[in-house]
Amino acid sequence: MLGRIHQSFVRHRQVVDLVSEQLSSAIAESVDVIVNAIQTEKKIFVMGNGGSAADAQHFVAELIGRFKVERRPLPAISLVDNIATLTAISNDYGFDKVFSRQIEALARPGDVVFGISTSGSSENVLSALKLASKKGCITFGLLGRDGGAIGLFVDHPLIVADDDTARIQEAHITIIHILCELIEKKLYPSGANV
Ligand SMILES: O=C(CO)[C@@H](O)[C@H](O)[C@H](O)[C@H](O)COP(=O)(O)O
Ligand SMILES: [Zn+2]
Repeated sequence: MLGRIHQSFVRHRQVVDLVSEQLSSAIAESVDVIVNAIQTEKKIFVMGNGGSAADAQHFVAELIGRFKVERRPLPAISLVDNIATLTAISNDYGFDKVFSRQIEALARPGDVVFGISTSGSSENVLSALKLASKKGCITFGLLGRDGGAIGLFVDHPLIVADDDTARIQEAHITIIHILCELIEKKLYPSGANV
């Protein structure tokens, strides 16, 4: 049992180290794109399934609430929250449309649309990103494994190149926190720390 616990921590560190080596420049570039969108009055939409739905909520909570700096709320929308909307779309149009129909209703050109998927192949995330792109949005994929179909499609793929879903998710939340910290710092360089 202790060996297994130790092994999980070792693997966690390996994956986080890999992300730090492989994705730091892409994360920095992502911050610039997201900050530019916010400065030009655009919105950030976030979606994912299961643990990644929780990550989407977490990301949006940091942006609308605050991360480390006292500042105005930032314009982010989670597409995983409204249970009436989620069940109505899934029941009437199919689960594959659960995010794309919300994108159809809400997204505008220049908005940022973030899909989170450890496999990179969740159909509902992929089809929403495809529609977002068609509508002139900027698309991001926070992904795992080889990035899957979503990795091939999005403008900005952030791929945690590991095969273990749990370890990928742990890296994803680390990336989300780094993005939040840097977005805040860039928008509010002299903001009051809390
Ligand atoms: O949190 C976990 C596993 O750690 C699960 O809930 C997991 O997120 C679900 O199986 C998702 O449906 C997986 O979707 P995806 O990451 O491949 O897009
Ligand atoms: Zn999980």
